[in-house]
Amino acid sequence: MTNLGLPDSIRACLFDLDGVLTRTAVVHAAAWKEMFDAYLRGRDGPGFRPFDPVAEYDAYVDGRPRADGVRTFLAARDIRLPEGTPDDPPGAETVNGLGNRKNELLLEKIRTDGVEAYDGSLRYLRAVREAGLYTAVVSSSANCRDILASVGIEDRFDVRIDGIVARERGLPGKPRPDTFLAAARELGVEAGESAVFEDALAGMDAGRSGHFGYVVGIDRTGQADALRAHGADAVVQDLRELLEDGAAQQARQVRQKQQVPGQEERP
Ligand SMILES: O=P(O)(O)OC[C@H]1O[C@@H](O)[C@H](O)[C@@H](O)[C@@H]1O
Repeated sequence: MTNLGLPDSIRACLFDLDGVLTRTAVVHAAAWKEMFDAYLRGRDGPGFRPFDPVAEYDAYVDGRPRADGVRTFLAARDIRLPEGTPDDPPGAETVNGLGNRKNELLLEKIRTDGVEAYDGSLRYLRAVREAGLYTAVVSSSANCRDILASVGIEDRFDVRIDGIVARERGLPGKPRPDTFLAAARELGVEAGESAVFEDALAGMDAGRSGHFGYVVGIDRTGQADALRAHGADAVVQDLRELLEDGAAQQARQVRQKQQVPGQEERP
């Protein structure tokens, strides 16, 4: 293991954005809830079943491209809407219309509350770059570039595959592995030499089915078991923990090297 807490074979780190680098997963979840609840209330009346921002968000929306999130959640409730077109007015009863309304709400929330990056993630990113590994951001969000710019880290990635790039290239989104694989290919490394950093179950599935060298689950919401069940090799609450594990591991290796033959290494 390296001092980054990763297998020695890893040459590239592929980071998800929302919930991994920035505190924006909760903002997305809140915008989705507001939009879906307004839609369901209009459709089913005051007795409507509200969108569950934890269970339904994690299972059907988190990590997926915007339109896939709309479609997957509605399908789980046995609702089918026409696709519409990308310029449908926000709130129109189409997949695109509901997605556009959610985006309007998301941008309003971001304008009001701003965006913050996780300190531990910034430290980890710095350490990765100092160690000479490649970095990529791989996000389903079409707002990825603006969010990175708003926290001043858009230049810290060798490659960016986001919702806009994926649409331009016709890449299917998470849980399919294609966006992560495209990032690895662009960096000139094998999937097996790349580590995926994800907080969403759909992202874990992408990491597993793409056969990446290491998949780190970041548990911001108490879903460590689910992250493991979806293929995480390691689960941390903050990326700072990987630096601490890496440092401890290296100290152990140094002690082992200095050990007098025959003496036992203490745990
Ligand atoms: O609507 P956007 O900004 O293009 O983002 C798409 C998706 O991006 C993912 O990163 C988020 O986990 C989802 O909640 C979000 O819906």
